[in-house]
Amino acid sequence: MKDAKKQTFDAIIIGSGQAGNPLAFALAEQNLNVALVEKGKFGGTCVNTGCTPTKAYVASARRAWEIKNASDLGIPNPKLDKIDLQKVKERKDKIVAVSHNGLVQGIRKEKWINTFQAKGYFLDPTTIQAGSAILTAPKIFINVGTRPRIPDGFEDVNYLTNESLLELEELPDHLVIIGGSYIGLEFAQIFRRLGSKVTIIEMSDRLISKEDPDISDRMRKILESEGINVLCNSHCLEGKNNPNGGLTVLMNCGGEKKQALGSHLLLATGRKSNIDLINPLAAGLEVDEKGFMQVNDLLETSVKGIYALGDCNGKGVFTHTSYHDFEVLKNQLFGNKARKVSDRILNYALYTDPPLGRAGMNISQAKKSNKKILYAEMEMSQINRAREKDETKGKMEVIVDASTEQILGATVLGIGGDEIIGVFLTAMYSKMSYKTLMNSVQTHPTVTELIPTLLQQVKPLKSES
Ligand SMILES: Cc1cc2nc3c(=O)[nH]c(=O)nc-3n(C[C@H](O)[C@H](O)[C@H](O)COP(=O)(O)OP(=O)(O)OC[C@H]3O[C@@H](n4cnc5c(N)ncnc54)[C@H](O)[C@@H]3O)c2cc1C
Ligand SMILES: NC(=O)c1ccc[n+]([C@@H]2O[C@H](COP(=O)([O-])OP(=O)(O)OC[C@H]3O[C@@H](n4cnc5c(N)ncnc54)[C@H](O)[C@@H]3O)[C@@H](O)[C@H]2O)c1
Repeated sequence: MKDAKKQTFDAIIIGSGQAGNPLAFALAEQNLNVALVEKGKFGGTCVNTGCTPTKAYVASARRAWEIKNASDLGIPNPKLDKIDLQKVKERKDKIVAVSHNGLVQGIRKEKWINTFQAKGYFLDPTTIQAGSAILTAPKIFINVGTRPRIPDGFEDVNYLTNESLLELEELPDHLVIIGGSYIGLEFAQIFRRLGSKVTIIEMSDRLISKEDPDISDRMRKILESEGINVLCNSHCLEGKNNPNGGLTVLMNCGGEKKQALGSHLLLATGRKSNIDLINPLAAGLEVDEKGFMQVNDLLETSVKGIYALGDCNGKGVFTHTSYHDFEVLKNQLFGNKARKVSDRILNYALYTDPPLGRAGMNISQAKKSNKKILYAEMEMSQINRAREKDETKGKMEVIVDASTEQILGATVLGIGGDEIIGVFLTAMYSKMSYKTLMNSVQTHPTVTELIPTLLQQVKPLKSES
């Protein structure tokens, strides 16, 4: 490439993800000339193929479920026609378009942001090739995210990922999902509620194996109660396209060879970092053994002037963690430099119905810690508001440090769990004594009003020997 094409900027951002976009605007606000390089759709995974479209589908699936189960609340069942996935998709596409188009318009209006629709990769520590353009800047920010991980043995099968599944216009007759974790479970319940037969295949001995075993068991029962077929201890080895349509998945189930048949196959087998796409070696960047960019608490890579934000740095796997990376960096670049990645407390929700809200430690982690732990749990079936809504599955639990009286973790698997977890999270961020929350008066009738009662019941938790 000739040097004549080299364009100089104050900063280059590779990837229009959940950190890269707000960072582009923050840099532009300082009158810094920014190159924003995106190979796919502006807005990244969350907006186009992740949080936004899946939560739109969760809402449609929930509405179908409410109609089907209306008689439980004394309402005669209205007729529910076979669901037209095309209509559900159209609604989802409109919601995604609002966010995507809003972002694109915002970027277009900003004179300091220059977009390059191309794959960006390093030529050297200050130079990026983006299509035919060569860009150079003293500061480069990497926000390239992740992509679906395709296990060996499935490369030549007609598989779906989170991206292609969201483009289907007809409901699968039988959706087989490999991977019983966050992506797998959300899609399993969505498609079951919309009318597909669904089978989840998971190689661990339980679903969502990062959670406590009790939460995994409860989640399995919730999904099975809706007619989802769950196979654990089943390592999927290979897939085959069937000559007459559909697919066969070959599994090793504890030494025994088994197979599962389906009309469609979703691979929800984890995510792979996109760092390999940016030619990190040309910049001398250090990548860890899983392919994630190594950064310190301030998001600096091993090369001065190059930073990595969001999922690709291996420090977070959520939209809110990616956005927090942006906030840390903004504070480091233009603020009082007080913020760092390790400030954040782990929190997330799994948007099954009922949802799972999580903050901080779970019981397994608390048992392994050297802390003196207080613990309490409460069944959702004991909570009036849950009974009134006839949605009593799940439980609430809290973990407290007996010495500092601070809340170390909480789990709310149950109605409203994705929102209620925020009460615990706020208490954790404010480092308040759990007794302050215990003595608070919450609104009746809510699930939240039982948090003080839950906290009154904390008792010492026996740690594992
Ligand atoms: C199905 C699904 C559901 C999810 N649901 C939730 C949820 O409910 N809540 C939640 O918090 N998180 C959820 N997530 C995770 C969330 O989407 C990500 O954590 C979030 O998008 C943060 O990603 P990011 O900022 O690191 O980059 P991303 O949003 O992944 O964006 C990275 C961008 O970089 C671009 N890119 C990659 N390589 C290059 C290159 N070489 N050159 C130019 N551009 C490049 C990509 O095209 C992409 O647009 C979900 C994920 C999936 C897959
Ligand atoms: N609500 C949310 O916040 C949300 C929702 C969806 C996804 N996400 C994000 O996306 C990320 C990826 O989610 P995910 O569920 O794809 O990945 P994951 O890594 O959490 O789970 C992948 C699962 O697939 C299983 N698996 C892998 N290979 C297998 C095989 N050959 N046979 C059988 N099972 C196999 C693994 O045991 C594991 O349980 C999450 O870490 C999360 O951050 C978040």
